[in-house]
Amino acid sequence: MKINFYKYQGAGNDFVMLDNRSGDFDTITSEKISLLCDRRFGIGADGLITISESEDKDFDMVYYNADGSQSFCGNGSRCAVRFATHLKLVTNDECSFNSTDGPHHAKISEKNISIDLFVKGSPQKYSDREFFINTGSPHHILISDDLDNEDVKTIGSSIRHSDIYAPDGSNVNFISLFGENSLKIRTYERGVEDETLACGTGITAAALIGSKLGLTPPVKIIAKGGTLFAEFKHDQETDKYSDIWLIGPAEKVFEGTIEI
Ligand SMILES: N[C@H](CCC[C@H](N)C(=O)O)C(=O)O
Repeated sequence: MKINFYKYQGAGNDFVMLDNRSGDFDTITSEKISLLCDRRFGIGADGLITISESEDKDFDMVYYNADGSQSFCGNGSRCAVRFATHLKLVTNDECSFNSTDGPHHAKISEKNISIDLFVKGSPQKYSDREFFINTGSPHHILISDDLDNEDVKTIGSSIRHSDIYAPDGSNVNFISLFGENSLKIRTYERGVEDETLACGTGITAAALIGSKLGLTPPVKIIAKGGTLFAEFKHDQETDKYSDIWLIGPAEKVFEGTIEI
C-alpha cells in the first residue's frame, strides 16, 4: 500500500499526519501504526493522526500513540490544526474540531497554535510531591529535586504500569518549579513507552497542579523539545479549573510517500 504522509512536530513531540478525507485510514491497524511510527523501519514518530471532514466542526481528528492505542493528544491536536490549515479545511485564525475526548477550539497565529483543554474527573493529591490529574489524557505528576538526572524511563514505566492505574495506565511527568510562573518538565508517555521531548496534556497537567503550589498563569513550561505556555483560571475554593489553553509551536517537518 502506497501512503502519502506528512510529518509535523510540536516542541519535539512528533507525529505522522494522514489525510483521511477518503476514509482509507478508518480501519488502520495497530500493526501498521507501529510500523509507520517506528524510527528505523518506518517514518518515525511518537504518534499518528488522521484528519477527516466533520459533520459539525471544521475537521475531525483521531490520535494514535505509536503502539496503536488511542487518546487525546494536546501537541498532536495543535499539529492537526496546522495540518488542517494546510489542507484548507481551516481558512480562518480560529477553528473547532472533534477529538477522542470531545470538541475543542483552536486559535492560530504564525508562531503558535493554541487549543483549549478540559480536566476530566477530580485531581488527586497523593502527597505534597505526587499528584494525578486528567487533562484529556491521564497524568501522574512527581516533583523532582534533580530533574536532569531522573531515570524517567525506569521510574516512569514502573508508575505507568502500576496497579493504581490498571488497566489503562497513565503518563508520568517529573517537574521542577522555579520562579513565580515557570516550571521544567520531563514526561514518560503511555503508548509511546518512552520519554518524549514534550507532552501537551502533561505540560498542561503540570501547570494546573503548579497553581496549587503557587504558580500563577500564564505558566511557562520548559520541556526538552521546547517551551509552551498554559493559561487557565483556578477557583481555589472549589478547586475547579476553567478557560484552559495550551499555547506553543506546531510545524511541518517534511512530507513523503511510503510503501508498506
Ligand atoms: N500518550 C498519551 C497521549 C498523547 C499525549 C501527548 N503526546 C500530548 O501532547 O498530550 C496517552 O496515551 O495518554
